[in-house]
Amino acid sequence: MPDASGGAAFTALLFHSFGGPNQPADVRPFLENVTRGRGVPPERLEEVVDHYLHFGGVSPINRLNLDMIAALQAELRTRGLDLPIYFGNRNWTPYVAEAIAQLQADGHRRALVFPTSAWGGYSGCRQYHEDLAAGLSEVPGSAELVLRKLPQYWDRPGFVAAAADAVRRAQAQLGEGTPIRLVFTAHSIPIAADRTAGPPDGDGFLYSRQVAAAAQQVARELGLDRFDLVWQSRSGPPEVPWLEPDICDHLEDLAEQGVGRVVVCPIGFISDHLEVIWDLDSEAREVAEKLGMDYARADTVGTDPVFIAMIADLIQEYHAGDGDTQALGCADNGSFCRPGCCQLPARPARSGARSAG
Ligand SMILES: CC1=C(CCC(=O)O)c2cc3nc(cc4[nH]c(cc5[nH]c(cc1n2)c(C)c5CCC(=O)O)c(CCC(=O)O)c4C)C(CCC(=O)O)=C3C
Ligand SMILES: [Fe+2]
Repeated sequence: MPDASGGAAFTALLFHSFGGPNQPADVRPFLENVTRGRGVPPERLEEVVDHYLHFGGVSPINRLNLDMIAALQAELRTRGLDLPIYFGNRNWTPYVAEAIAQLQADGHRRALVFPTSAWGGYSGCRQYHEDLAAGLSEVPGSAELVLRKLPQYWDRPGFVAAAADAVRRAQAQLGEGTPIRLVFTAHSIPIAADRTAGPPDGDGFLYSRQVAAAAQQVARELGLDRFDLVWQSRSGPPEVPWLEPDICDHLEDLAEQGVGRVVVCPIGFISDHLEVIWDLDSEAREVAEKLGMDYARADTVGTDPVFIAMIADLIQEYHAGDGDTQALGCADNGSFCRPGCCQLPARPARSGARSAG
């Protein structure tokens, strides 16, 4: 029922993700989209090109998102929720503007938006809002649309339970033996970006605090009081501080401390995209092998029915037009959930870089 706080029911869902290349020719233009204006050093970019080419120039992210969409569509149907799902990405086709144009052409005026990032912060949240606003601006006549982004969901019990279950399966792979150290990882970001993450009147560091709290909740569910939190996939120039320690450095430290068995849980990602399979299944696994450690990587939550049910619950909370629109991350049409939220900090000039002037 329409009301001042929420409005009418939503009739479609936009599944909003990062995007990734589907073939070798996509790799460079995709990376240009991701890094435009972001100060990623060219030598880092060349390394990442090689990571993608190592996997045939195809990221699994698009296929895995389509699997999640199919599972979610089925779950919504069993709940009697008839919301067709549209797929749109920030950095590669199908772009979010294509999805918006399509849902509009199909007669939808109000759609919920599910982002594949669970987190706050510039990269995890605000950039998705900005991408929605940019997508809307490309679609003629879209001023009549309401696209409501669902809130951050890192603390939802279904996410935590699915991640805990994945850790249990990874522990089982290693079998009985000496104690296993549980190591959580998430995408590193510049510390300056973490500092500005969250509402401007808050304490900052929203992203790293959310990741730490999610890790804590998963560990608690597993009955573990000891776990580590580390970071992966750093891409900035070396002189710019990013969240540390890096997963590979941390494995070295653990080996020195006598830890012989680790389970790595990529809590920072909801599906196995390229940075998970390269950084964790190739690089970190190799480091662990070299150190003589037993190593298992927990699955991402992906199509785990418990996680899919969590997404469906979130949609159900919001689909009639109610739901907490003040929740962090929730906003319409690419506006921000708080004014000045999760600002992108000014990038320090790269020392040794040629001056632009
Ligand atoms: C917080 C965060 C998430 C989690 C939230 C979310 O899920 O959105 C995430 C996810 C992802 N990041 C991804 C890929 C990349 N991220 C890059 C670069 C960067 N990520 C950053 C942060 C994050 N990234 C940052 C601060 C940069 C530096 C440039 C900048 O300041 O923006 C680069 C450039 C090259 C490089 O340097 O690695 C690539 C290729 C893929 C898709 C992989 C695939 O194709 O399967 C996914 C899901
Ligand atoms: Fe990234």
